[in-house]
Amino acid sequence: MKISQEELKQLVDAAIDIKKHCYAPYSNFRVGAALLGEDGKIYTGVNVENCSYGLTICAERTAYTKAVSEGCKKFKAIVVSSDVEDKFITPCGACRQFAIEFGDFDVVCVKPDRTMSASTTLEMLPGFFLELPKDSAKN
Ligand SMILES: O=c1ccn([C@H]2C[C@H](O)[C@@H](CO)O2)c(=O)[nH]1
Ligand SMILES: [Zn+2]
Repeated sequence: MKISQEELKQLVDAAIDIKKHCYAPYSNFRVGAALLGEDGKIYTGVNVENCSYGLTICAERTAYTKAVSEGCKKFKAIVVSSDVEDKFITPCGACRQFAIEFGDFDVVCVKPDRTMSASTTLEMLPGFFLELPKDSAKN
């Protein structure tokens, strides 16, 4: 992992804490995310469900969208927290594709007892689709 232990601890704390804001009345499945930008800021996110179920946005994509809309498009790591105790909950396919758009960075899944499983966006989506616009480096 490229981030420090102190950064990791802050991300884990933030991902767990932000679950208090989850809006998951249909699944009752709470997910929190904490994304560390290259700018040093932590962008959090929660899953936001909808009565039209397919409109639900995952915690990870909430965090990416918050970061990008606040001017940060480069990331060091994302931590994903769920309430599931007996296995690691990893990002869904949509979130993996959303993440790889912004490059290769650490993805850490954490259980309520704070045990962790570390991977990267690249490891999580081999053979990914990516067609970046030519001037993407400027964006
Ligand atoms: O990577 C994932 C996968 C699922 N969920 C949410 C969406 C939905 O609200 C709930 C059950 O799928 O979990 C996330 O937030 N992130
Ligand atoms: Zn997802």
